[in-house]
Amino acid sequence: GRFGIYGGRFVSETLMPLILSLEEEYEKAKTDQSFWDEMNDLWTHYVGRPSPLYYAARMTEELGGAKIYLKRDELNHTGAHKINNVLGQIILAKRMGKTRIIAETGAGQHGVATATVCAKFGLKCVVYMGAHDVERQQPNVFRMRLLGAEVVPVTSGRGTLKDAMNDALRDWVTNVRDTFYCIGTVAGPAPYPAMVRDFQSIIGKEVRWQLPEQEGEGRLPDTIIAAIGGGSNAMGLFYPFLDDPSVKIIGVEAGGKGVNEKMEHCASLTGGRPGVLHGNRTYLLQDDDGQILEGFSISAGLDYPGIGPEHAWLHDTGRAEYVSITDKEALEAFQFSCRTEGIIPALEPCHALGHVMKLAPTLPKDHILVMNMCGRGDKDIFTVAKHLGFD
Ligand SMILES: CC/C=C(/N=C/c1c(COP(=O)(O)O)cnc(C)c1O)C(=O)O
Repeated sequence: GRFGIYGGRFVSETLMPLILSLEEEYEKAKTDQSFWDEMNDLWTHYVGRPSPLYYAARMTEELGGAKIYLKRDELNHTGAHKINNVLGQIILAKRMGKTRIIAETGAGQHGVATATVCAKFGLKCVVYMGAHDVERQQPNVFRMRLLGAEVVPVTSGRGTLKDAMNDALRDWVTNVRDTFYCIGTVAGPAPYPAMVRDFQSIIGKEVRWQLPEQEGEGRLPDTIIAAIGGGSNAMGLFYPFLDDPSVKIIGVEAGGKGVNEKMEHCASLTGGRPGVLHGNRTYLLQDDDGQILEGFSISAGLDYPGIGPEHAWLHDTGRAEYVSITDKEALEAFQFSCRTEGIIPALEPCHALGHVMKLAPTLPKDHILVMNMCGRGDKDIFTVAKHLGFD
């Protein structure tokens, strides 16, 4: 469960037996064909996989450089990539005899995915969500409640994802017997970062066979790019390509109001340094005394002052490049996607698109760039309308 010095399992003693039994259950499932048969059946018939790999001709034309492909995980059931991971964790939870599922959520997509799968399997669902995020992702709060989940607003800190994860962990420590904590990103104590990455890798695995169908036998992407909150949609796209050196890998963090000493951003790699939070060692936004900072982003799903430990390792080893895009650039990308391709994107992938808009024009026309369109924008239309003065 280590990625260089990153990762690990920094949890209280009360959680260790549960964590060890989860690790045992996951190790067994990894080589259990019936587990993957069930996953593939649900990914196909419930989620609607494979998600399309779509050639964005008008984006490509307008930017005048690289060929842009969008991996359409926003077309999954519930509207984002989150359900890829939730299915795997809840099948494990059932195998462990757990009847109560808890989750943290920021954008509400992970919360909706968890509530959805709990409804499908008839499990109790409790979702912790920062009060600020309850406000800015209202459509998802309604969806969670309609799906039968209890949504617990969290008022500590700035009322965002970090605070929600704190309270989910507290609940878990209190209810280890009957409760499974479904973590929504590649963070947390081992084995979560590797397990979530493995479930999300369906994204990159599909791209490996979908691109040659459209670009010729054996064709690999030249660049792959994804937005990063904790980093799960990015690891899902990146992981199957880590051993292809010709594939350039770029992760895009939330630049908020700008990456500077005011720390009004969530670019943990660019503006942070190694520390321990939520059970793992990784890059974190922290002050000189090691106090974790609140961070800032227009996007609830990227509004997290940490990052998955595998990204910290890919950053230090240089296998992946990490950049950031500001709120303002993300809003411009939002409008660009609507106008050129008729796709209303979630504010999270808008950060990846913001960087595509800078990078594509500098690349030759035969350079193939694949970007994770990891979520749809229905949850964000009120935020964007306000910023554009529509309301
Ligand atoms: C687990 C907390 C993160 C959430 N969402 C994060 C998110 C992200 C960032 O999460 P990662 O893929 O894990 O970096 C990207 N795209 C969409 C559409 C998202 O909703 C959530 O609660 O829905």
